[in-house]
Amino acid sequence: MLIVLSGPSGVGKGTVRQAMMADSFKDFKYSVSMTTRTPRPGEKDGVDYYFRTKEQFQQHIADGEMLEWARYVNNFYGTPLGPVNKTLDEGQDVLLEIEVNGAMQVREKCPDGVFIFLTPPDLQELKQRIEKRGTDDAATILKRMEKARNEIKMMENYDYAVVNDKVDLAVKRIESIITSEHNRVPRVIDRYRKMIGVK
Ligand SMILES: Nc1ncnc2c1ncn2[C@@H]1O[C@H](COP(=O)(O)OP(=O)(O)OP(=O)(O)O)[C@@H](O)[C@H]1O
Ligand SMILES: Nc1nc2c(ncn2[C@@H]2O[C@H](COP(=O)(O)O)[C@@H](O)[C@H]2O)c(=O)[nH]1
Repeated sequence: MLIVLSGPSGVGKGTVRQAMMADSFKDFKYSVSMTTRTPRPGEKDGVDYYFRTKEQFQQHIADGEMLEWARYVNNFYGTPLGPVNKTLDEGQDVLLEIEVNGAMQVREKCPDGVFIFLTPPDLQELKQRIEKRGTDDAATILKRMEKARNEIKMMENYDYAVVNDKVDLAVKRIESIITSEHNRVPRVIDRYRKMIGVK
């Protein structure tokens, strides 16, 4: 199953994803994105992102190697296609943590995906989270907040909205969505068709 987790910068997507993967959803494969932004202290190439130059990124687009890509606050971000296809072919769930324009490209290409929008309790809390993270200067924080307003408008294009008030509660909400999605009839019926010999 392809799961797309979006939501404004600083809402806590990475924090919630890491908590999910440390807990009951260990079998997820997290799709490592590619970006042209500068690594933050502690970020590692190939783990947090594939850090590439703008020229390299554009070459990957030209070579058809990206599932989706978008510009976000003066940088490019995108999902390499190969690892996503490989994980899905191996029958494993894959989780994409991406902004809304990229998510809408994935929706076009993979309508069977599960699209979850993580929301902040309110915009003031969102700003405080970005400030507290300490990774962005004042001008970038303003740009990210402006983006956040537009992103929240796009929530209606998602299947589920989950509030990240408390990390453990957000994790439980997402886990229950994923469990239900795994049990949707179109996802399980094939196994039974084979069992009873019906095509
Ligand atoms: N439920 C929460 N309550 C309080 N603080 C939180 C919560 N969830 C995350 N945070 C904090 O908010 C900050 C932003 O979280 P995080 O980096 O996970 O956001 P993000 O959505 O992945 O951001 P980006 O899209 O910019 O990468 C971090 O300092 C994190 O510790
Ligand atoms: N469309 C995509 N958006 C992505 C991808 N990877 C991350 N992101 C989003 O970009 C912003 C900024 O990220 P940051 O690490 O600089 O804070 C945030 O909303 C991320 O979710 C991607 O592959 N495609």
